[in-house]
Amino acid sequence: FDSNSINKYPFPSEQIPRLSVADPETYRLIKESKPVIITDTNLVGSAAKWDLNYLHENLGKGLFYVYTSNTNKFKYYNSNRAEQCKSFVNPTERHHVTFPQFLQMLKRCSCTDEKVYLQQILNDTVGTNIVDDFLQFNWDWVNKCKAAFGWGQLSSNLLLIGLEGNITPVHYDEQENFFAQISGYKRCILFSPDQFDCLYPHPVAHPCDRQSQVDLSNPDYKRFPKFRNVRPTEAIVGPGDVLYIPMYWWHQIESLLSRGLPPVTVSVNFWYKGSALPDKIEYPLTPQQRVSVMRNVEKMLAAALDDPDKVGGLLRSIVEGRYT
Ligand SMILES: CC[C@@H](CC(=O)C(=O)O)C(=O)O
Ligand SMILES: [Zn+2]
Repeated sequence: FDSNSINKYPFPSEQIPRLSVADPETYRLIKESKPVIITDTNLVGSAAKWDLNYLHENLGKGLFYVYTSNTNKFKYYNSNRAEQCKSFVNPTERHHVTFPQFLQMLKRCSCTDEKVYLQQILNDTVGTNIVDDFLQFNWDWVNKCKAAFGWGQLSSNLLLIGLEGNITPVHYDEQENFFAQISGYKRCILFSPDQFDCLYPHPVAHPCDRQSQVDLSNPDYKRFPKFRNVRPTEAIVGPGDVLYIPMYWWHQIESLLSRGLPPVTVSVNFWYKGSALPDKIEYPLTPQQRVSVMRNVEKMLAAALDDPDKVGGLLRSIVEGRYT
């Protein structure tokens, strides 16, 4: 990848450890819900051949969700909520197209400023060769991890094919994630769940729930003063690397320029439901549990007031002059 293309941000960062699948330290970190890049897993080795030609030949006739953006940012939003929220402006457009249509959209990017990002859950519409490749993922290893860490079921594998330069802005997910890089390079900037106060997520009822309001490339320090205190940890993942993104950990993913032809990156993630709540809650709560409590309070108040816009006012009445 072209190291000159790496965006400069106003904060220092640590490096995410890069350890072998054979190193016991790898599993100590996962057990502690800490990010780690795991090498030599061969988790998606059978997908190393997933270039655009092979995918065109074998992905089948199904439809794929492809997002287009006038910038290089692809901020996720819940499309159902977006429809109900009149004031909300979609940051990207979602299209449901065949793979050949996606390839056409990709070609058009070279002569427009538009960027595209295919983000599709692998499903049973794919061709038999893709099914074979999928079955040859290293399920033995990943299932052993699932069992060892008490994770819930695999909820989905998201296929990601994006243009070099695309950015998925900082957000968190409520699932454990083994993020497998197939081709191209991605810079992954992670922030621990205890940095919630620095990252100012949208309200839970907002279409961009779980997404930070802070634009890393242009932070508004007046609205988000605590952003100055962020302390990310980051790494660049390349073909064959697997990054463990623990549940509730914030992450921004940037596809780096590597002058690949065509200039795309390919990844597949493995989203797992989190482990069951412990029988006995230990105190103090973990940062993840604190985020979960805050989410539940926002949801409960939005329902109790029958209007998400009234939640802030009620919380201020509770806190101001009393819990300060
Ligand atoms: C969803 C897109 C993102 C990955 C990610 O956020 C995740 O796997 O949770 C990326 O690779 O651009
Ligand atoms: Zn994510």
